[in-house]
Amino acid sequence: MLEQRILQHFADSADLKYQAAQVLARPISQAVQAVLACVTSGGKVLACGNGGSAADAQHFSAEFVGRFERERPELAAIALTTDSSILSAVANDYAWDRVFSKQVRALGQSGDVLLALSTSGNSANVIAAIEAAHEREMTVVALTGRGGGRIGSLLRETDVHICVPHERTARIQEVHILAIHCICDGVDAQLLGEQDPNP
Ligand SMILES: O=C(CO)[C@@H](O)[C@H](O)[C@H](O)[C@H](O)COP(=O)(O)O
Ligand SMILES: [Zn+2]
Repeated sequence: MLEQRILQHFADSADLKYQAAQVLARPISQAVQAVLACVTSGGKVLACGNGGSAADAQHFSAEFVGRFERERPELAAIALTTDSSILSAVANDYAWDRVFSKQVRALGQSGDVLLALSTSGNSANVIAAIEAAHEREMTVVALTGRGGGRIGSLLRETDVHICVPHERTARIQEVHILAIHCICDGVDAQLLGEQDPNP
């Protein structure tokens, strides 16, 4: 019974990944170009999301600042989910909705990228961060699901939308982390050449 449930999770996740590859290859490659143009011209990536997506934002930043699979120069990325003093002060003094947008206004500059993660596309603090990024003339790379929610209708033509075609949060998150690894690999391939790190 329990093993059957586990088998079903693996099967559903694998099916979605096969299906989503067709839809997402283009926006993921657009995300690679956007992020590469940003970091090679002195810009930085700010990343945000809630819960599992906060972990994804940090996972992405760790691979940019540290490394993904190959040695390369450090790339500028900051997760906006980690400074508990900023998060608690802004949530306490203003509202939880503003914990990311105030950091985007403080740190964001024209040419930077906001990596915005929300499986529903409806988290108010991520929406406010996107609005702040637009004010700062940043490009937004949004990772969403469930049709994109409110974030889908907020994005501009110059932004990138990686919208996982699924309704379930866990499945969407599993594709988000795959997309993040594809972005890291794509940036490395553009910077270092296409050699396979694990031949
Ligand atoms: O990881 C999970 C569920 O798999 C949760 O922590 C989940 O991320 C949280 O409920 C988030 O608050 C959901 O926000 P969002 O993806 O809709 O923006
Ligand atoms: Zn989760």
